[in-house]
Amino acid sequence: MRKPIIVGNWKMNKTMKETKEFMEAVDAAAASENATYGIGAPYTALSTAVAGAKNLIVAAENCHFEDTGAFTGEVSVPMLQEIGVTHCIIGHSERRTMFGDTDETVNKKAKRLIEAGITPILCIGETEAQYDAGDSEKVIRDQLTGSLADMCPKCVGNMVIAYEPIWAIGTGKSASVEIAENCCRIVRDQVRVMYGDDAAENVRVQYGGSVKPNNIQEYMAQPDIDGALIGGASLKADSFIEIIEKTK
Ligand SMILES: O=C(CO)COP(=O)(O)O
Repeated sequence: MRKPIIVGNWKMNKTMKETKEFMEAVDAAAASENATYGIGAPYTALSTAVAGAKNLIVAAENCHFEDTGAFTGEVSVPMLQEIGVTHCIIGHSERRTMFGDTDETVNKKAKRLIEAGITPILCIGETEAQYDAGDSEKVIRDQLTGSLADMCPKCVGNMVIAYEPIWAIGTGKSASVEIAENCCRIVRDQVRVMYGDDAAENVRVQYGGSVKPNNIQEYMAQPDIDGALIGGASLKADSFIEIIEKTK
């Protein structure tokens, strides 16, 4: 049985002060045997988030795959390990489109994180043009083929994969439950094709894109959706608490 995992992705939001306030308001509500709740925070807020998290898990939003070196502005996996984060979002579409992340670099990041015992939350998803052209399935399978190349089946089974159609991110235009379920099922099937039944049954697949308190339950009721990656609705304590209470 896969344990659901619901994670807020704060993106470039929240100072340390705001992070402390959020943790004080939300962490107690996240105590649950049945599901895992967490937040992805900017690098500067991670220590504060970890300090305030008794129940929430804390994710970084990116990492570099090299441990040290001349990579101005980057943060390595050992640096994240030292802070105590347990998860790290990689390959978010905003990083792929604005900061040059590719399936190849995302694959290197995933491998380095797993080696360090940090769970990758790998994001994939098609653009609106690809969706309109009927290419969603091909894009999903191709991104996974590259991003999950040459890994061990057990490692992939322990990962989280977030299917986030780009046309649904921050638009308020969430994917229908049918589309979200179908694409998350394709994600699981591609894991099966690449790494077999155990990996496919264990990997947790999230849907992301305009998830809100009023639609979270219908997504979570789908057999292949094991969680959500939530942007806007994770920023306010009361809306994130509402999401937690509706999925406990
Ligand atoms: O990008 C997202 C999560 O990673 C989704 O963002 P929204 O929930 O704001 O659409």
